[in-house]
Amino acid sequence: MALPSDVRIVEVGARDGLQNEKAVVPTAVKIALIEQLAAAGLPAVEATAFVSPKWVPQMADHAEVMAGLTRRPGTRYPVLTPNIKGLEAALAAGADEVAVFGAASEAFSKRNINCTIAESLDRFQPVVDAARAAGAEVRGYVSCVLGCPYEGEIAPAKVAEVSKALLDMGCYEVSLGDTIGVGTAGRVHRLIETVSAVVPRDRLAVHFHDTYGQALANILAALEEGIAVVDSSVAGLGGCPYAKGATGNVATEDVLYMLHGMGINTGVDLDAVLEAGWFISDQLGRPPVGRVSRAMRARRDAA
Ligand SMILES: CC(C)(COP(=O)([O-])OP(=O)([O-])OC[C@H]1O[C@@H](n2cnc3c(N)ncnc32)[C@H](O)[C@@H]1OP(=O)([O-])[O-])[C@@H](O)C(=O)NCCC(=O)NCCSC(=O)C[C@@](C)(O)CC(=O)[O-]
Repeated sequence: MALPSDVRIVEVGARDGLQNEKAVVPTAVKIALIEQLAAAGLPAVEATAFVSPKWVPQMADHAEVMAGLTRRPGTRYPVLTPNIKGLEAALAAGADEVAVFGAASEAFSKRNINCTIAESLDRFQPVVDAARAAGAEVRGYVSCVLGCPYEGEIAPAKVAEVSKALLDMGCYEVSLGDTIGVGTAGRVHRLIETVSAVVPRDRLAVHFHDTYGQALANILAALEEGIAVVDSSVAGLGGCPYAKGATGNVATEDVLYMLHGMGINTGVDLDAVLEAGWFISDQLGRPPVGRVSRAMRARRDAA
C-alpha cells in the first residue's frame, strides 16, 4: 500500500506523558507545555484526564488545566473521560473532544478502569451518547493491542472486536495502543490487517510506546498498512501507571524527523516541538528520552 502523503499527529505528552510522573507537575507548567505544543502546529494536543484523582493523582488538576488554557483556533484539546462523572466534569470545563479508553485485555481493563471489557463498553456507550449530544467528538483507545503486562499475548481478533465496538458506539477514530511497547513490525502488519477487516483504515490511529525501541519501525509498518494518524509524546514522556515498566510513548520529535525525512507532511514545526521538549525536560530535571531531541540538543549546545 502507498505511504500516506500527510500524517496527523496526536500529541499525548501532557496527558499520557505526565500522568506517570511521581512529583506533582505544577498546573502552570502543564498549561505552558500544552500551549507551546499547540503553537508548534500540532493539530491535537491531549490536555488532561478527567479520571479519579485517587487513581491518577497527577491528573487531579484537570479542571484548572482546562480553565487556564488559551486555546488556539483549529487545535483540538482532547481529554480522557472514563465514565459519565468524568464526562460531565470535562464538558463543564469546556472540553470539545473527549476519549474513552478500553482494552483488549481483561486483566488490564480491571487494573486500569476497574471493570471487565464488557462492562467498560456498557459504561462507554452513555458517555459517547452524551458527549455527542453536547457537540463533543469522541475518540476511542484500545490498550494492550500487541501484548499485556498481565496476560502476555493478545489475539488480534480481540483487538478487532473491541475496536469495532468503539466505532459502532460512535467514536470517530480508534487509537490502537501498544501500551508496553512489546510489538514488532511483522505483528503490526498482522494486527492492522485483522482490525481493518472490521474498522476502516482511515478510522484507525496507532499509539506506540517505545519500551523495546520498536516504535518507529512499528509506525512505519502501520504507515505501510495505510494508517495516517500517529499518537506521540513530546520528549518521549510517559508510561501508564497501570502497566509497570511501561516507558514513554514514541517521542514526537523522532516521529516528525522520520516523517519529514520521508517527505510526509505533518504541518508541525519540529524546531518548536524540540523547544517544548527541552522546556518540559528541564522542568522535570532530566534529559529528553527521544534520540532526535538529544542529538539536536547536543548540536545546539556545541554550537
Ligand atoms: C474509571 C475509574 C474512575 C473507576 O474507579 P472506581 O473506583 O471503580 O469508581 P467508582 O465509580 O466506584 O467511584 C469511586 C470513587 O471515585 C470517584 N470517581 C469516579 N469516577 C470519577 C471521575 N471520572 N473523576 C473523578 N472521580 C471519580 C467517585 O465519585 C467515587 O468517589 P468517592 O465516593 O469514593 O469519594 C478509575 O478506575 C479511574 O479513574 N481510572 C483511570 C485510570 C487511568 O487514568 N489510567 C491511565 C489512562 S489509560 C492509558 O494511559 C492508556 C492509553 C489511553 O494511553 C493507551 C495506551 O497506551 O494503551
